[in-house]
Amino acid sequence: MGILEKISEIEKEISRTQKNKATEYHLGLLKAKLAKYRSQLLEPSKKSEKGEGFDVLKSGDARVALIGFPSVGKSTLLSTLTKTESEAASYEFTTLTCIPGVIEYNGANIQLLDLPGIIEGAAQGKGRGRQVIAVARTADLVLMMLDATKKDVHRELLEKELESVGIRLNKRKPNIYFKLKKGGGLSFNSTCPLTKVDEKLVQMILHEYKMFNAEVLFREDCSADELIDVICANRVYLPCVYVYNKIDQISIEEVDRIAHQENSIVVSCNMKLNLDYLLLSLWEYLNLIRVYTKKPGQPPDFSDGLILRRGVTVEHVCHAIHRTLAQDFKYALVWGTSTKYSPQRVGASHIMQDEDVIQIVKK
Ligand SMILES: Nc1nc2c(ncn2[C@@H]2O[C@H](COP(=O)(O)OP(=O)(O)OP(=O)(O)O)[C@@H](O)[C@H]2O)c(=O)[nH]1
Ligand SMILES: [K+]
Ligand SMILES: [Mg+2]
Repeated sequence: MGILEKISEIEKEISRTQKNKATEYHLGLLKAKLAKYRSQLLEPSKKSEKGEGFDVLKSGDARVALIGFPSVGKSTLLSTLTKTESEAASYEFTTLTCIPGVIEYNGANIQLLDLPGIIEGAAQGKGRGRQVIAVARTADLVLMMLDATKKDVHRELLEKELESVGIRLNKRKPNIYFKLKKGGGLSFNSTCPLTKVDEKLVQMILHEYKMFNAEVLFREDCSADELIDVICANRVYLPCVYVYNKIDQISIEEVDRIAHQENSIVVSCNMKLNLDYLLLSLWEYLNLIRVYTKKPGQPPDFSDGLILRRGVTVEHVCHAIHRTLAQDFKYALVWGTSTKYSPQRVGASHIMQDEDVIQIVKK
């Protein structure tokens, strides 16, 4: 039996099995098996499957992957937001490879990747699904493009495809400490009451992965699926923004309804509607900030900001300016929203915010 058949057998069995206390272990085991086979499916096998035209070099400050059904307007968006032209047409599968473009925004270079459309079954290798998904895994943000004139189920279908290959959208990693050991069996603990798993189930799942010696600590009430995510090291957790295109074709009431959904942005690429807001949102989803440097007695250099991630400290800024600056660091003066007054004298662990100005004082 091939892996695909094994997967579909297990999926059938899961859907046949009633969910109750008596079947809990059986289901947990099936899920572990399913996750295992799916991971195997993802491992690069034959050379031809790797796909020419998909290994685009990462460049710029961040990478955004365009994921969507065929003909939702992915290439139109790329051609509109970047200097790169990607062919757009009314027929499906116009785009067959990965086409990179660069969005210049707030002084940052954001790499936008146009990709072939994906369809249901992409994860199993339909169309160029597997190559597209492999590229999505390398992105900092998934831009899931949807056709506002089509049914809502499209979003769910795509989410399921990505979910089935270990991509977790807008979710954080389950708070489970997990470490493989050389011996000693399973040491299982939790810092809170657990309602979804017990030690026996955890042990069964680990055995399915041939893991017999491990330390497992649940720091929250996680499910069997979440445990499997933690032990399968190939999971990626990515932010995702849902962009509904072609709003020129639907009623204003419908536009309003979609725009109020979580993580959703409405646009029309053809009519260039709401694209400014889309850019602003990308910047925020990517957690990018600008920091301006200033030399003593001189005005800040607003022409050439440093592009960094939210949460960076003064120490990170030093590293971004020069390799050895952090060693010579004495203190910094910061002007902006991260300080109580401006300028404020701060240490290396101070956290920077967007549009802060910094002057570094050396020893
Ligand atoms: N009405 C309307 N049509 C649009 C809009 N954006 C794109 N289209 C049309 O949608 C069709 C498909 O556009 P593409 O950019 O080729 O779509 P794609 O998602 O790249 O398609 P594939 O590469 O085949 O997956 C074209 O005929 C576009 O002109 C829009 O905002 N409104
Ligand atoms: K198309
Ligand atoms: Mg296209």
